Amino acid sequence: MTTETVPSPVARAQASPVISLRGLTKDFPLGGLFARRSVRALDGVALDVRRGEIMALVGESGSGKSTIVRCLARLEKPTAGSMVVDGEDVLKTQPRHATRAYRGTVQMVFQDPFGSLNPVHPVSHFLERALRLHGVTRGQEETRAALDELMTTVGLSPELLSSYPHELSGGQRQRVAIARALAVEPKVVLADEPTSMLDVSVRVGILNLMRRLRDQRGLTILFITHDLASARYVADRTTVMFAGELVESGESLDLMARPSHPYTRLLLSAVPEPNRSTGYDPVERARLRSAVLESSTCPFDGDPDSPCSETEPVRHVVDAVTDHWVRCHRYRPSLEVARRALATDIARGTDAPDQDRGSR
Ligand SMILES: Nc1ncnc2c1ncn2[C@@H]1O[C@H](COP(=O)(O)OP(=O)(O)OP(=O)(O)O)[C@@H](O)[C@H]1O
Repeated sequence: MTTETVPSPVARAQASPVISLRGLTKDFPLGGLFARRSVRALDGVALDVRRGEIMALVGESGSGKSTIVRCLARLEKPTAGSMVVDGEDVLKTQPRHATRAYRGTVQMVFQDPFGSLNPVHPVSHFLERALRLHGVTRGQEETRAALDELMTTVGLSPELLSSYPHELSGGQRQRVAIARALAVEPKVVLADEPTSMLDVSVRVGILNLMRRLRDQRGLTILFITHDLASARYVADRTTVMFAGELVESGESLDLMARPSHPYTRLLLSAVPEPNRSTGYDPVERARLRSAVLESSTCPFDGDPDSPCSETEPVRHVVDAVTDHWVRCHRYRPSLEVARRALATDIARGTDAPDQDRGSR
């Protein structure tokens, strides 16, 4: 297995994108192929994922995260837009399906480690098949060495090669699924909720494995998750999706320390955070969530004169250094500065009413 030159965090931040999506749109017909009505799952998505980074894509159920991944894996055909992957304009060069070469560049790890491995085969079968797909002809000894190396890379004992899926735990199966993806030495792994079906205690092991693969192999990972805590733990950058659109993106720590879109704030309100100045209000969150799900326009602005229902919001730069941007008509840089100053005051305990202030 080749070891790529691994980019440092600074080099990663300056790296050219390995995935570049522009205007990506996907409509699903409702009620059959020839139906007139459709649901817009993706609406003009523009996203860059840099070489050697972990990018988390977060958002609640139905926001369109899996549709992006399925388009990238060529399991769905986008209605419009472009997808450039590793320099190749994919929809032009491979209009119908993914070629074998494309599958050698982009691999997918699915949510369900129980369903993704056929129970009648031992672990060695999945990995050997993936190695063959890579096209390198190996002798018996070489194959065995490659299998052992794959198992060790994902933190499993090579002794488990002869085990069947039902003999493994959920975490071990997900590691096998990751090993299978790595066998073809891909540039990009699309990981769709890879930890959501695992026990909390096992999750962190998979997240650490993802970090190690990024750091040691320079692997690019697009990590789909509902869980902002996992995104903050593992991802260099996080992008927030809402109703088929990207609404905010930035370095994970920065984005979560100062969320600028009301939807990002809503998502973050469900994450336990000891340092947060405002408490978690489940009733308010439930109210906002149902408003989000029921609304056909942006539900965060009750102002009837607001442009939210008519005009597409543009991207505002929140912080150029951390590449933090937001798309929201309500975003005002001056308000943002005031909000941040207030949050800092509250955190420091200096927001107590000042007797003198009112009297002057
Ligand atoms: N094959 C399909 N046919 C019709 N509608 C679909 C299809 N696949 C997805 N959708 C719709 O597209 C929208 C986005 O779905 P998608 O699965 O991408 O969201 P998601 O954010 O990944 O949600 P989840 O986390 O629940 O998987 C939803 O409204 C969904 O109902």
